[in-house]
Amino acid sequence: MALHLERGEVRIHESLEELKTDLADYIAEISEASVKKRGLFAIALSGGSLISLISKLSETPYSKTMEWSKWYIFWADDRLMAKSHADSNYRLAKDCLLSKVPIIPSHVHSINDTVSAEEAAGEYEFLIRQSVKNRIVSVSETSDCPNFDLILLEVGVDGHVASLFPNQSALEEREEEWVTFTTDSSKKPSHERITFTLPVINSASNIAVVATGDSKAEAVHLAAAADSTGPECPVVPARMIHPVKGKLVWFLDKPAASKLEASLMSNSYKL
Ligand SMILES: O=C(O)[C@H](O)[C@@H](O)[C@H](O)[C@H](O)COP(=O)(O)O
Repeated sequence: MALHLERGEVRIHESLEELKTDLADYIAEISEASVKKRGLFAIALSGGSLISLISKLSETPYSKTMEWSKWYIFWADDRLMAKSHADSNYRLAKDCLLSKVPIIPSHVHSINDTVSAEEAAGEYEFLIRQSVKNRIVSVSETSDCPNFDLILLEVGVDGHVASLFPNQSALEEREEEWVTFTTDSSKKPSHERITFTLPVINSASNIAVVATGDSKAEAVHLAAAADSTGPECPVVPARMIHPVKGKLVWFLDKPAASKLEASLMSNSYKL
């Protein structure tokens, strides 16, 4: 089921398998359109179960039809840990996708995990600035922010996206700050992390926000319910995803959408 709402589109899937296929088709479409428009495709990944949800891309038909040599990979967030560590978002993406398709190694832009979180964020921001200069990443039409072709996010149980956690100062970064860091993430195991800021995420041409499983139902509800604002309500970073000019699509399975579905019909949600 797909619903077109004020802030984007919500796709509710009957099964994980259906969601995975729809997500892979969506990524393939955006990749094709970006390559057609500007000769390449700049995508930012994040971590968690999102990566297993996009692993279909390493299977046929996608593995054969995608223009992998035109892909440039970035991370919307990563944990400051060795790339060989099982909890590294880079490692996860490498194992599930990047090592299985013919992506050009020099197109894979991971973070420096050998310095402090603050330094890693500064270096990654510099790398993104260079990529904008070299036109690997476009520039937003409305600000100086990078305009990624696609940013993939998954909602955490507390409503975080990328490594933007509730009640952290990283949520307040303005347009001139592109990459920031946290040394106190509320997701366990707690790791130092670097993350794109909201202005960068919201400047993307396309943003996909994924949530699966009933543990995410409350976060999805808080991100979307029209009445979940005001001093009593928890601040949910996922609610702050508002593309300036781009398109937002939510990919949910039925359990994640369980608190949403009935009310969406009655227009009491504004995504
Ligand atoms: O590094 C990370 O942890 C992620 O980038 C993070 O934003 C993740 O995508 C969500 O927390 C959902 O992850 P789960 O699927 O593990 O809940």
